[in-house]
Amino acid sequence: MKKTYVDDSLTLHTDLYQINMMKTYWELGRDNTKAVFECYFREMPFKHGYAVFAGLERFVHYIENLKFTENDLNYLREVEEYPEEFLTYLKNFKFQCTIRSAKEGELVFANEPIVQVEGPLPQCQLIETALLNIVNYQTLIATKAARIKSVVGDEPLMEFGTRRAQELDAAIWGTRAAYIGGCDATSNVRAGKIFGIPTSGTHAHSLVQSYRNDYDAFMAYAKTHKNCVFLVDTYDTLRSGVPSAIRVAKEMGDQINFLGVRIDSGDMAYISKKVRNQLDEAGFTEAKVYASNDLDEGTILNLKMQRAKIDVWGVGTKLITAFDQPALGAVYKLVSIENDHGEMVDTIKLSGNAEKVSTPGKKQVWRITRKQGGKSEGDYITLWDEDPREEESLYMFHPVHTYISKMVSEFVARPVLQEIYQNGKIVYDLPSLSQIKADTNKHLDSLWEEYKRDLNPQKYPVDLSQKCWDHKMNVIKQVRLDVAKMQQK
Ligand SMILES: Nc1ncnc2c1ncn2[C@@H]1O[C@H](COP(=O)(O)OP(=O)(O)OP(=O)(O)O)[C@@H](O)[C@H]1O
Ligand SMILES: O=P(O)(O)OC[C@H]1O[C@H](OP(=O)(O)OP(=O)(O)O)[C@H](O)[C@@H]1O
Ligand SMILES: O=C(O)c1cccnc1
Repeated sequence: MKKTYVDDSLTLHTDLYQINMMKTYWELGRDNTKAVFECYFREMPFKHGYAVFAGLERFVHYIENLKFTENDLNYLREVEEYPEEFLTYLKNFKFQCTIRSAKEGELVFANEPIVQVEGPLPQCQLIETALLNIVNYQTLIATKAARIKSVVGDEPLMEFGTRRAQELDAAIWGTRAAYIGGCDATSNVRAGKIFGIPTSGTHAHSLVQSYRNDYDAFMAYAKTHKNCVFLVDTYDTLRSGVPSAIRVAKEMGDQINFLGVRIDSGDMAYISKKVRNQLDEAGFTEAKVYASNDLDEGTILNLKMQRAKIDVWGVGTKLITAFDQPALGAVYKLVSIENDHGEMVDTIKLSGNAEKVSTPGKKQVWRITRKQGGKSEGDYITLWDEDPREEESLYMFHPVHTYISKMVSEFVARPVLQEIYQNGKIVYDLPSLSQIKADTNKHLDSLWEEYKRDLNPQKYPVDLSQKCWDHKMNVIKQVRLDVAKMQQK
């Protein structure tokens, strides 16, 4: 067993190979070589039509605290056995990169840069692991929440997942991401405390079990709380649970706000209809039926089809763990590097699969919407020095199947990547969470319904500008020539 050290920084929350590469670059005099990396994912999560970007706030916290502490250095010296000169270099580490990113709540799509890091090569490399760790998870959960919310509609959606999440950090940041993506409230009190997310909750089966009958448990709760939602399925929902809830509500009268009952098992379509009837017949027409039990967008849609009488949805496990797709798969690729003459040279990763060939060069993503109506036309990726706002009309074509094309005029082009850090200094005011949530909704309004449906949505266009496409083809040609030359040697 190795010696252990105090966990006082996130700087070593990186893969060992990043530090090994840093050492190579430092030792061979490339510590100031300029590089540009871009982060993107290749396929839409859950086959959804859009993804909701989240993770920037935590990434900013990480960058703000990025330095090698004495404990970090001691560990690297004593356990990983790095030489003293390299440790001195790390000790003097000062973050200098420029970071551009989509804002949280922005809609993002496959194969477009969502974060771009430009700066000294070893620094870009160090932060890759944490960046991907944060963005992969939070964007996935925000998207899953958006997917569930798209089925739930205007009814309240409560996030109940903390107990089933992959540990504490996933619960807390997952809750925040779920709120950005579409949840209206959370059961996690700490998330309420630190993020200001509205909290909401009922009670557990254990309360009923501890009193050993529904009536006594509900009465006890009612005597100690103004707002009451009773969990009615511990013993027998229709024969005991709901009748006891009604009895307590009648006996307590104005002393409580009888908000409703929660069901958590059984055939929820059938039971919810019976529960609704019982509540209505007792005169509690305003009381709501809450439902939980392994719900997700599929079961919710199905319950709605069955005309289940459910007003409030509680979703835990399947949301917070992104049950049906546990990874977004975002990657971080080098797109440009400074050569020995101080010029930037764009780089590419080739693949037999045309969709997987990376796009070289530092880029911007432009969200193209119609001037009239504000609806989206697609995303248009340009090389950094292009500005589509100067164009009268845009020729937009599919980057692989180029015959699929359209001319767009009367458009607005909005840059998706925003400057967050400039040469290591933050230049961005983190927006409030309510602002981020409002942004998500605003962005969703600009997306055509065809991209928003849950099942088999239309593929949102993510196109390359002609210049960007030509450049990619030239780089591919050049790489092939270089490989051929190497073979002749
Ligand atoms: N009418 C319905 N149509 C489709 N799915 C439903 C319906 N009612 C419930 N479900 C879903 O079916 C699954 C049933 O889960 P499960 O087999 O655990 O049954 P249960 O009644 O909850 O049993 P338990 O009492 O052990 O919790 C849940 O995911 C639930 O959301
Ligand atoms: O089903 P999920 O979507 O994951 O939602 C969270 C679940 O957590 C609770 O169950 P649990 O059995 O943990 O506690 P309980 O005894 O209060 O029901 C709650 O009753 C939900 O069923
Ligand atoms: O408040 C609830 O009803 C709740 C909270 C966490 C998990 N399941 C349910």
